[in-house]
Amino acid sequence: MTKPTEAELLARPKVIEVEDLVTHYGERMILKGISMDVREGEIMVIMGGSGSGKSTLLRHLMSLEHATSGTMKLLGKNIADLGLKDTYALRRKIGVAFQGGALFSSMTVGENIKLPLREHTDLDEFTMDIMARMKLEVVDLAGFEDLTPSELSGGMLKRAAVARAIIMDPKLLFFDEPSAGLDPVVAAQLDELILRLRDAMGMSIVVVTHELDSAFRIADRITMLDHGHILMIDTPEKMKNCDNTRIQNLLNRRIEEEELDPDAYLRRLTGEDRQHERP
Ligand SMILES: Nc1ncnc2c1ncn2[C@@H]1O[C@H](COP(=O)(O)OP(=O)(O)OP(=O)(O)O)[C@@H](O)[C@H]1O
Repeated sequence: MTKPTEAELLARPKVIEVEDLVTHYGERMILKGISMDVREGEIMVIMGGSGSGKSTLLRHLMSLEHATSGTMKLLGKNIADLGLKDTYALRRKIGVAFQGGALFSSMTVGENIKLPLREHTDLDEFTMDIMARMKLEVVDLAGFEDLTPSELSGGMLKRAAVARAIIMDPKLLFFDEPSAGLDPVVAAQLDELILRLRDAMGMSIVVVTHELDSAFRIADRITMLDHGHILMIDTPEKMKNCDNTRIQNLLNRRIEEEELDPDAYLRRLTGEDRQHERP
């Protein structure tokens, strides 16, 4: 399956819709008025410099945190209108594959994958086993259900975590730095898997990544964050060819060199960082 054109994509319903989202950690404003959407069957990649707010935005998109202001609709539901029960019901339609994979080392791969089924369904053991095997097949780990996580390689662990994230057949899937710590070949395999989940299972997928190659391989659109603002939301091709210097710096990874932590800058101005050098 080929990537949808931009026009095709924008004709689809929105599975996530964020309007003017503002968030704080304590007094400090982190997201400064974010508006974006994710369309059905889209792979949206969130990029930006270190500390730009990518993980914070991801946690809000997963409805794990409360915003200071703004609105967010997830799968057509306005998050602010939902009670606890409806919020939990909504979260069951969401799959999450986080950085470390976070499989329990004391359980087999199969047991790990069945955990969400145990928690959220009354299915019998036999049915759960079949479902776990089906999902292991999707991630190319058929036959590995009886191994423990310590017996898997880094790439296999990530794929097992994906199997667990999709066990409930989520409509929406979130990845935080999926290829962190993987060598390029294994990272490319994981990208293939992400594309396959979208194409074969029709999932909408949101990925936070630092990896430019990966972003360009999988993204239908990229949201580029900068210091809590949205700098640009566009297709990888348009982003690559745009003449915005800041975007080009971010894409060329020059960001880390020019990035300045505001607290560190203040300490430098006041000389606080050199106080220990004084006699
Ligand atoms: N729990 C927290 N409490 C206070 N400040 C936080 C917390 N989490 C993040 N921050 C701050 O919020 C800002 C955005 O952090 P966030 O982790 O969302 O950025 P990021 O773009 O994901 O960064 P990175 O690429 O380094 O992971 C940073 O300045 C960070 O120091």
